[in-house]
Amino acid sequence: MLLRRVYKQHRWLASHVKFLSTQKSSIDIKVDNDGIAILNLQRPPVNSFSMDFLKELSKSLDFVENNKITAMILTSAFPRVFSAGLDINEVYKPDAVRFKEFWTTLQEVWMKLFGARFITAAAINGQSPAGGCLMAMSCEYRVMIKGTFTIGMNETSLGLIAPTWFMELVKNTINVRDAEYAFTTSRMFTPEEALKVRLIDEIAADKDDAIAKCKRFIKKFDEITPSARINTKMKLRGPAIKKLQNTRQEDTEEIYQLVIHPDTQKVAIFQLYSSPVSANPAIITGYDPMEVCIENCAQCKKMLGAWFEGQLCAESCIKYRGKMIPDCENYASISPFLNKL
Ligand SMILES: CC/C=C\C/C=C\C/C=C\CC/C=C/CC(=O)SCCNC(=O)CCNC(=O)[C@H](O)C(C)(C)COP(=O)(O)OP(=O)(O)OC[C@H]1O[C@@H](n2cnc3c(N)ncnc32)[C@H](O)[C@@H]1OP(=O)(O)O
Repeated sequence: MLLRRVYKQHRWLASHVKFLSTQKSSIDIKVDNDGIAILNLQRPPVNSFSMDFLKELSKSLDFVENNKITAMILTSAFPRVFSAGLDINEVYKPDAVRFKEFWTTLQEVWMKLFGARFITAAAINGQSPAGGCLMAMSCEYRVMIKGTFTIGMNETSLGLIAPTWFMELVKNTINVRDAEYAFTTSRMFTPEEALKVRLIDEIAADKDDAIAKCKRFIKKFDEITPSARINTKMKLRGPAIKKLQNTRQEDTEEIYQLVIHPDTQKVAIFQLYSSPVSANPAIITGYDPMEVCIENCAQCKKMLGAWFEGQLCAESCIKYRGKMIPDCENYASISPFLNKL
């Protein structure tokens, strides 16, 4: 066996991992008997990337790297969502300084994951739009579980243009025609469709099967000289990382300008209270009353929390085109959306 596993370190790792998981972490790390780290993403409700979550992901990747763990599998602790991508709260009415720090953190995490010296695989056990898709695509191998889940790049439906480095990654994974079609139309792929265009490598019956299939991929490297594997990966992936390193500021400025555009902001507030992957972005037509209506729904949700059905409220704004604007202090206007009376 050419690949040196890290059995000796397991006792220490086990105690260290236990320590990490007592910190109310959003990522649970377990190192199995084969020396493979399983990173279970568990940030409720949908593993969306907030600044803190990205920083935690960054630390988790450092943990894997620094402990010379040979391979890592990314998966979700939730039964229906792998990751919903960027946290819409980071995108809605962003503070310029914070947003730029957020995006810089995202770039760093991407470079760390994409350029990891250890083997990376994703067991995609649920919905995986936009940033969720990028995270999976940055791994070396992807197994998605069958079901009604989709994966894809829905950025244009949000008024966003995916960063160049993400486009390059997709273009280098599936063919250019499929990439162009998928990006421009915000196409979401079922597992079968994703397999057909090679967005994913395998389909699994369930999460355990997905992890087992990822492990089977990782096992292949038992027969490969570690330094040959690592250097080959670095030669293939290095240029894309270098390219981003040289253009980080422009990339950040470009995405910030896109995010603060009024059209993107309208979609962002709608996103907070609906299920956008299945929504038709064409209904977000930009009428001011509807925008005010949805913003009020957002405010009531913030004030009333679990008592208030934010999604129902936003849907009703869309249905009635903003003709019945809720006022959080007017009981009659919000009673249809109160659920614990
Ligand atoms: C490799 C690098 C490492 C990391 C990279 C990370 C990111 C890279 C990113 C970026 C580069 C490319 C740019 C990407 C742009 C984006 O990612 S924008 C975000 C796009 N995301 C979406 O469009 C998904 C939106 N969500 C959904 O479609 C559905 O919620 C989902 C299918 C995920 C789940 O559906 P369902 O199970 O029915 O749940 P709900 O819709 O009811 O949602 C449950 C609660 O979760 C809240 N929520 C959903 N998505 C987000 C989100 N993105 N941010 C914050 N919160 C979200 C939703 O509001 C519900 O909350 P509530 O219960 O009502 O309080």
